Amino acid sequence: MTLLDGKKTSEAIQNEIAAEVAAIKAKGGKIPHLAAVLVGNDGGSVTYVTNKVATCERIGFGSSLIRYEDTVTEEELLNKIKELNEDEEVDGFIVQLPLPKHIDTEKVIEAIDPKKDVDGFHPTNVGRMVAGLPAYLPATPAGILQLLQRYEIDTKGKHCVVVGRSNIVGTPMSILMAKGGYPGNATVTLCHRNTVDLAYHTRQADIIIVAVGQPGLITADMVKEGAVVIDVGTTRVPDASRKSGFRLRGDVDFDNVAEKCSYITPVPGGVGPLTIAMLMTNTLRASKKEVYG
Ligand SMILES: NC(=O)C1=CN([C@@H]2O[C@H](COP(=O)(O)OP(=O)(O)OC[C@H]3O[C@@H](n4cnc5c(N)ncnc54)[C@H](OP(=O)(O)O)[C@@H]3O)[C@@H](O)[C@H]2O)C=CC1
Ligand SMILES: Nc1nc(=O)c2c([nH]1)NC[C@@H]1CN(c3ccc(C(=O)N[C@@H](CCC(=O)O)C(=O)O)cc3)C=[N+]21
Repeated sequence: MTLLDGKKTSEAIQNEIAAEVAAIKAKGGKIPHLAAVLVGNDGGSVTYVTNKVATCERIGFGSSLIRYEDTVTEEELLNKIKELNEDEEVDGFIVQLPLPKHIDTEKVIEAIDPKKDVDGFHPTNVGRMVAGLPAYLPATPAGILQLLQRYEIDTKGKHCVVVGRSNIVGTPMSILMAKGGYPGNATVTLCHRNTVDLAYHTRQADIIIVAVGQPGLITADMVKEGAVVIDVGTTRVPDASRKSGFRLRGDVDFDNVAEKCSYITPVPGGVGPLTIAMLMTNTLRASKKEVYG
């Protein structure tokens, strides 16, 4: 079994970007700038956004963090988005999800200028991705493609079972794996809550990608010998032995599944760091106007 080291792969990508930023700086060009909007104080969201901003600093990007209490109105948020759309200093921005219930998430996403939508969540970017046009790819699926590519994992003709169909991970992942080219050209099955006999499907899989948020959902008996297992799940579970009071758990019963498979991502240190790296890649592409000219 080979561990897919997300931390190392993410660092390699960040180093490549940092070198490009240094070259841009040397030529007196504009430094890429990412803005992040964070609503509320949820521990996970705060950690992820803080990681994103810290990564910007490390690789030489400009960054700004805009924080709101979870009592912020939809109108205030939409006004901020309009401002960020028009701010020439900002190349790309994200609105961290989930948002409080009184805010219409779809409306917020649609308010983002697709040119600055470095999360790749706007319907314009989703549509362009599906159509095979240049687009910002959502960071988590794009990061998984990077992992497969950098570890030279064969995907052509393989059966890929994606578990979970969210707009930000499962659905785009299934589309990208079914596309032509590499990594891609897989035969894809997309499973969700209504799937009858999940284990039947996962047992047929050469590649399993799980994004559900249920610790330990995928057990060893559900995995074929030699399969590639990608675990997107990051759930905080209570752990009194840690200073933080919790630890992160994936959707895969790691210890038992690891013995059976050919490749596996750990949690933490697997897909998560790649998500950050690909957000930086998208921001660099935005500053170079690669997608929309
Ligand atoms: N590492 C990273 O970079 C990232 C990690 N995550 C993590 O990934 C996990 C999933 O998040 P996200 O993609 O936003 O998904 P959501 O929480 O939005 O949705 C979960 C999906 O899982 C499906 N599901 C729930 N229970 C089952 C089950 N028993 N069997 C099969 N399918 C099931 C749901 O089906 P249905 O549609 O039928 O309700 C839904 O499609 C979370 O732990 C999240 O923290 C998310 C994004 C990035
Ligand atoms: N607009 C928006 N864009 C997102 O990309 C987005 C989002 N909203 N909402 C929530 C999910 C989740 N997500 C993660 C990012 C990094 C890690 C990550 O770096 N994880 C580390 C551990 C971090 C820790 O210590 O908690 C790891 O797995 O090694 C995890 C999860 C992005 N998401």
